[in-house]
Amino acid sequence: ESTMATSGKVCNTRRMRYLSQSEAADLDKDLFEEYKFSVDQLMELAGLSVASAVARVFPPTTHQSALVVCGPGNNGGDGLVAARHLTLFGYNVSVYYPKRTPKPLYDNLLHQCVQFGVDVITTLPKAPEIRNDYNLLVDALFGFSFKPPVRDELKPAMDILIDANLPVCSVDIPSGWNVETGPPNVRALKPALLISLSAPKKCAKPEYLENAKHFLGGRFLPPGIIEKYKLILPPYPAQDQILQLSC
Ligand SMILES: NC(=O)C1=CN([C@@H]2O[C@H](COP(=O)(O)OP(=O)(O)OC[C@H]3O[C@@H](n4cnc5c(N)ncnc54)[C@H](O)[C@@H]3O)[C@@H](O)[C@H]2O)[C@H](O)CC1
Ligand SMILES: [K+]
Repeated sequence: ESTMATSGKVCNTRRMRYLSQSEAADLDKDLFEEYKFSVDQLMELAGLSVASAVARVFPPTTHQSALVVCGPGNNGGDGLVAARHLTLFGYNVSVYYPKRTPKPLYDNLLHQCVQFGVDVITTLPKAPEIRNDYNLLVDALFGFSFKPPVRDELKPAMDILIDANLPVCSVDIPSGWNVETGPPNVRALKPALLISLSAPKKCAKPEYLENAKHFLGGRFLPPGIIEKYKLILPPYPAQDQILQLSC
């Protein structure tokens, strides 16, 4: 149970409800089907909140160069959006996006990254040398649709997040973790920061996060969804896109 202060306010996460994997998928489906949001709309807000939390915890003055590791689904799309916003916040940004989903949404996000000066890399540096090139990693590999184990084609991306010995900022789910039961017993990624999107999933309980900072982002839930899923979320401060849940 954690109680902490942010912007002079105390946020108590004791009563917070954590979603199961199927609830997270149902909630997502409702946003698109019942509420008529487009993926682009929500992804933009999700990615902006990711970049905001990264900059709050690891500002570009101390962590100039960021590598965003993007997976094939919407979690990877959030990463592509975050990469673009990170350039606007003053970072040098690279993206590693090994398995590209051929859809206009992702093509356009990647195109925008390039236009904003993001370096799209196709070969990963080795684990020891990666620390010469980057100060932090953004983990946008897998989100709430991940089913273990990691398939071979994405193992190098998973491995670098674990082996780099750089602070890792995980988008929605720490990649490789079970969405409900948390870190695997062996070779678990240990994020420095987790940004839960819209509502935290069960793997984001304080008992699994150890010393990671935990933020909530994706400030777009309609009241009907909060009611339907019986969400108990602390209020966002003022106009902020992010809310710190624990230190
Ligand atoms: N409701 C919200 O708050 C929103 C969240 N967003 C983000 O969307 C992801 C969930 O996206 P989805 O496309 O459903 O799935 P993932 O990105 O988690 O991954 C699917 C992708 O990964 C492949 N995959 C699954 N398991 C494995 C494995 N073991 N090995 C290799 N590859 C695997 C699968 O084949 C797919 O290609 C959520 O977490 C948020 O980050 C939206 O952006 C906005 C609304
Ligand atoms: K992730």
